[in-house]
Amino acid sequence: MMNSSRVTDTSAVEARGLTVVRGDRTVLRGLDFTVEQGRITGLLGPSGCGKSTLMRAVVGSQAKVTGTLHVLGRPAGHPAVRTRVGYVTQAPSVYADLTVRQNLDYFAAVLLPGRGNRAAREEAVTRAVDDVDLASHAEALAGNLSGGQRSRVSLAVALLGTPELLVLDEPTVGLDPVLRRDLWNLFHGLAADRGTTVLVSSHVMDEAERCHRLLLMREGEILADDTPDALRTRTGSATVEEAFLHLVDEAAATRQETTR
Ligand SMILES: Nc1ncnc2c1ncn2[C@@H]1O[C@H](COP(=O)(O)OP(=O)(O)OP(=O)(O)O)[C@@H](O)[C@H]1O
Repeated sequence: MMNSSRVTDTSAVEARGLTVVRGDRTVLRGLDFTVEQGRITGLLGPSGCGKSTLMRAVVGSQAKVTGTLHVLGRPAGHPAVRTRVGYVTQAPSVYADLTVRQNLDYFAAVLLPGRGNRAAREEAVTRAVDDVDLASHAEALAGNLSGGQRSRVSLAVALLGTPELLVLDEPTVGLDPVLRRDLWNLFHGLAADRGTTVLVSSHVMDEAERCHRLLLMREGEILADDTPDALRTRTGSATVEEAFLHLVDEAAATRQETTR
């Protein structure tokens, strides 16, 4: 059951004792964390540690969620926040038989229906296409695009409503280094220019260095909630990857102590 608790002004997401059960497994175990507004928070951890589950809980599409989870000041999934949150899953959700622009026109019509919104729709579509750098492919069929281009169309769909919180599940998987850099520049631009909060998952540790803050996860638990700098300093590590491994070892040692 969701309960209410104090929500700080600077947090876009606030979780206390967040627990999620999927099937007969407890996938997230009593997580406490915050995601600061207007910053890029990286959710990092190995495959299967629960990143997608956490994101699904944040956007309100996950069942069997207990504890406290506030998003933009309301319980996760509340109707009043749905249009303020953009979510891009790992599988690009675009229509293969429509062009890039037709895909965006369609979703814009859902978000901004009616004749009166025609100009706003056109503006939103043009801005979203430019944001993801697909203007030169706007008239191409989505089915004929590369995997990386299709995921950028999905991202453009999420940007249509100028979300305050953008939740991105491994958006850079399979992208070449140039596109990865361009996407990270876009995330930083969104945070700096529009004040967008970005919660982005990855299992590639070098992407951690590009985030303002990090949530390091392992086996359904948060190992650390800090800045990359603070993590490196605290663990005496040269990289976030090294810091992560240090924290994994530390957690294992603590577990051994307590079971002794
Ligand atoms: N429908 C389900 N029923 C039961 N368990 C599930 C279900 N979906 C996922 N899980 C389990 O929940 C755990 C967390 O999965 P999740 O997809 O959140 O991890 P992840 O960190 O996002 O992984 P990846 O990086 O590979 O996408 C995994 O152990 C997975 O097997």
